[in-house]
Amino acid sequence: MDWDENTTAPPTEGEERLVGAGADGEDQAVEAALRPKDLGEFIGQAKVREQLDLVLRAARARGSAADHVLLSGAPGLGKTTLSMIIAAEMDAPIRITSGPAIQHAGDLAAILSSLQEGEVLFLDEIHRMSRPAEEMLYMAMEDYRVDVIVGKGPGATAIPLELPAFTLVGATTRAGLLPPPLRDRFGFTAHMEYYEPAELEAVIHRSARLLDVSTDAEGAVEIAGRSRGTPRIANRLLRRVRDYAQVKADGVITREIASRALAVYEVDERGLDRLDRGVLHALLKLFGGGPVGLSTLAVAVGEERETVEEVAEPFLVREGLLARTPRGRVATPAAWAHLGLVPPVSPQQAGQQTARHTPGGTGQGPVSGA
Ligand SMILES: Nc1ncnc2c1ncn2[C@@H]1O[C@H](COP(=O)(O)OP(=O)(O)OP(=O)(O)O)[C@@H](O)[C@H]1O
Repeated sequence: MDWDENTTAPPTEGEERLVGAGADGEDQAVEAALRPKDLGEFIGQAKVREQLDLVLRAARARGSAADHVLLSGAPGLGKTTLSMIIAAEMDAPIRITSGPAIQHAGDLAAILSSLQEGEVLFLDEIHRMSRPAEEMLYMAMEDYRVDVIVGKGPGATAIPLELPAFTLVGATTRAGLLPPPLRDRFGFTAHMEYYEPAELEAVIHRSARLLDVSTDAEGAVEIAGRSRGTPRIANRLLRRVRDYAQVKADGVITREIASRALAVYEVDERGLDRLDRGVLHALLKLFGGGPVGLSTLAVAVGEERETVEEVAEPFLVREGLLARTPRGRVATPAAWAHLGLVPPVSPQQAGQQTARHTPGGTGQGPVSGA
């Protein structure tokens, strides 16, 4: 694809990224329509589906609320969707909140005490809940009971409050940050993996059907390959390619249309965007592939250190294009190949080559004139 690294500035920190895994405003509006409604419709994550199916069937057979479920994994992989499916499969209502919204134990007590019997409480970003709320949750999860503290100081009293049996579905992108006592109170823990290309193709075909968009098999392959293993990104790219197909072609998404559309949006064939490529380009062209310190790299790209570290690097590392080493950031051979550049010859390699090609040299290669 056409790409002018020298004239294209990487996006600024606050700019929305087409390949960002978090939900933007438009995503939130359409995601509800695209969410699978039951486990049968949920694509991929075969092990998680199989295990969850057993947990839910058993709970239904016992006529009790399902065990608490912890879902961990990167943004956009379907944690919210699964929590809604759990509620639907249990034929129970669902309440949705998030860790940052619960700053005081009282906030949590208010939510818990208003739950109905069997209700699913979805707590997104559970690792960001305040400590007092977290401690209240321990007893609520185990005994369906909380102690509400009334008053302050020596006169404070704990009033026990019985709760209805409920199912907590906690979601986190950072399972390692959860304190063990909280983690241990979940009866079922599932880690969501990035999706395989074939699974993303299935997501794209399903979403295309729901959005009434025509896409052929190759068109879906092309979008899936650029979706960074994430259904949310696949759905977003699909919508942008649909726009292009409607405006510039006959509305049908083919490989050619998808590839041209995503070139316009500067998402390359591996799913890298301008920011990712800006980082790689600086690392290769300015620092010979590294090692280079993060701060120096960030200055070269014209970005904040955090943007490079938290926004661009995780995907580059995952793709095997960049390595974090104690001496700094280093490009891998795949990075050179991806940008179509040739790695410089190291002094050591140069020495070996000279030795190989010098008459009488000690190298193993052919000696000229021999
Ligand atoms: N397995 C799947 N099959 C089909 N579509 C999916 C699947 N997983 C996710 N999606 C789609 O991707 C979108 C994002 O999913 P969801 O909101 O559940 O992700 P999430 O993991 O909760 O993200 P976040 O961590 O940002 O809250 C949804 O619109 C949903 O339609």
